[in-house]
Order: sequence, then structure tokens, then C-alpha cells
Amino acid sequence: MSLITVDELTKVYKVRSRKKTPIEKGIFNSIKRFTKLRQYQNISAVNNISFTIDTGETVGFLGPNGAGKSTLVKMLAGILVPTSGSLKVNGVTPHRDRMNYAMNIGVVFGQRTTLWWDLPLSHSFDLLRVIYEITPQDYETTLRWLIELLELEPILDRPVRQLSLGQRMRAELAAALLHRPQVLFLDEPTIGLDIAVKQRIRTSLRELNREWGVTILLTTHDLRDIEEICQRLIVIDKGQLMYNGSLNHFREQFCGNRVIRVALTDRHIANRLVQDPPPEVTYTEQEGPWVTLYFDQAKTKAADVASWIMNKYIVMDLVVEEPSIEKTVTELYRSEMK
Ligand SMILES: Nc1ncnc2c1ncn2[C@@H]1O[C@H](COP(=O)(O)OP(=O)(O)OP(=O)(O)O)[C@@H](O)[C@H]1O
Repeated sequence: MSLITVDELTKVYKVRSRKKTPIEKGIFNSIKRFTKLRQYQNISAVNNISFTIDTGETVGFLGPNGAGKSTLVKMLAGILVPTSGSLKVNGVTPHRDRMNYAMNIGVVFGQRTTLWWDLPLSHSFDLLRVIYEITPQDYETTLRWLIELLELEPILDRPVRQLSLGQRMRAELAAALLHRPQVLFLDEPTIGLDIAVKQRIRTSLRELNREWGVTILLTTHDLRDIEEICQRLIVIDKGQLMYNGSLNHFREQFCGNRVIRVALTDRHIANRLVQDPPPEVTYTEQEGPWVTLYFDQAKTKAADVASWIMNKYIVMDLVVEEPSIEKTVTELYRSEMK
């Protein structure tokens, strides 16, 4: 049975907009505060989305700005109440049973903090132990493990307000995991972090999932997060589900072109290859002795293109590249897939 079941979930925000009256624009400006006409506008942030997630899965939500990712994850975390549709996590409707639900989930949303700003980090952890009613023995074991995993030892005595963004993110992650939740929700966990910290966070999340079997759901704009953490990709645009499946399947289905980059002996020879490329090559680019050849993987294999070139030329170097998921996602955002 699925751990998370989302069925025709919809969230509409009702926002107040102010209509300017002709009076306001004219000489009666002074009385405009008496003539403000309020009207409401509906913003459909999540629109009729359905999917299921199994225990232990790692799922990344991807989509352009304003797509509805955060709204969706906040509903899953019980922070927002859906407008319609149904949502169950382990049999519980998150927003209806928030207290019990909170005991089983961990949440890391960048703007919020679960830590006490003026206290040393270790004191925040101690307070969370009391709030989550963690036994001293479990607390000791889990905290030790998290300190090592997230490299927190050097910052344990520092007040939270003195921590850098990367240090705070690692601390937030530990705070969200102290009570060993079944599900972890993260909203853009690597945003604004340097490469080394991003890598530490990604490695830690992978390890957490492997060691504890924590189900991880995250929103991101960084495809590397998806590639390195997630088994499954859910793409959302304009509140609608555009893709739900594995990254490999996404590549196969939408990244039609593959790429071979080949270095020949000099740019003149390279230009000869550009003028007369192998069959089924749809596009070429040249930079000095390097030629990049794009071909449709449904029509020919990388090995056939490579051997065609090697039969005709002396090849100094040859690289077969994965289809560019970044490019495909950008194109996907631009086009309407439905
Ligand atoms: N509290 C709110 N009140 C009104 N509208 C909101 C609210 N929160 C989000 N929205 C609107 O809902 C839509 C979806 O926003 P959401 O933050 O879920 O998107 P997102 O995919 O997470 O975007 P981003 O990648 O930019 O963070 C947007 O049009 C946004 O303006």
C-alpha cells in the first residue's frame, strides 16, 4: 500500500485586489480611502493533481517559479489546507491531525527555522528532545549519528544566529530528523549554498534514505538535487502535473537527442566531418579540432556513429554524453505538454 495518496488535490488562494475607481484618479483623491472597492481574485496554485508515493521513495518536485511546488509540499506537510481533493499520509489527513502528524514528519522550509536563534545549537537540540518526547537513549544515538553525518561538531556551541547559511541548513536538517520521522519534506534544501555544502546535504539525504528508509520529498530548481537524491521526478507547471516517473524514463521519453564529442587531428579535418557527417546525425557544432554531433537515439546507436567516424578519421578523443536533462526541462517548461 502507498504511504502517500494524493487524489485530485486542488488549492485556490483567494487574494484581495483593489479596483481603482475613476474618482480616485481624479480630483477626489482626498476621499479615496472612502471609495476603495475591494474585489477578490482566485489563484489556482495546485490544480487537480493525483499521485501516490511508496515508503522509502525519494521524490523531487520540479517546476518553474510559481508552478505550485511549495503549495503542494506545504499541503503534504499539513501546513496548508487544500481547497478540494483528498490527501492521506500513512492513513492520516495531514491538516486534520496536525499534532500527531508532526510527530511523524520532518520539515525543512528555508524561510522558517525550528531552532532558537539566541541559544547554542546544542541547546536547541535539547529543547527539541523534550518537545518530541524522545527518550535520552534514542536522543543520544540519533544525535551522535546526525552530528557525524552533517559534520556539526564544530558548531554545536555556537548561537544559531551566528551560523552561516550552509551551517544553519545542516543544523535545520538535524533538527528535523532528531525524532526519526517517517517522511522528510524539504523546500529547496540547497538554494544559496556553495558546491561543497550542497554536496554534503545531498550525500546526507541519500545516506538517510538508505540507512533509515526515510521517505524524502523535496522541491528544487536544481536538477543536480534530483539527479543525486531522487529516484522519482514530478514536474509541475501552472499547478498541473506534467510528468511523474523516473529520471531515466524522463530522459528516454523526452531527451531524444544524444551527443558525441570527438577531437580530430586539426580544425580542417574537423571541418571535413562537419561537411560530411555520419548518417542520422541531425546537427553538428565545431570548435577547433572538436566536433559535437547530435543524433536521434531512436534511429541510431552511439557505437554506430563512433565507428563510422573512426573508420574515416584518426580520432584523438571521443566522449559520449548523456542527453541534457537541463535543456529538456527548459524546453518542457516552454511548451505545453498536455
Ligand atoms: N499565500 C499565498 N497567497 C496567495 N497566492 C499565493 C500564496 N502562496 C503562493 N501563491 C501563488 O500560488 C502560485 C504557486 O506558488 P508556489 O509558491 O506554490 O510556487 P512554486 O512552484 O513553489 O514557486 P517558486 O519556485 O517560485 O518558489 C503562485 O502564483 C503564487 O503567487
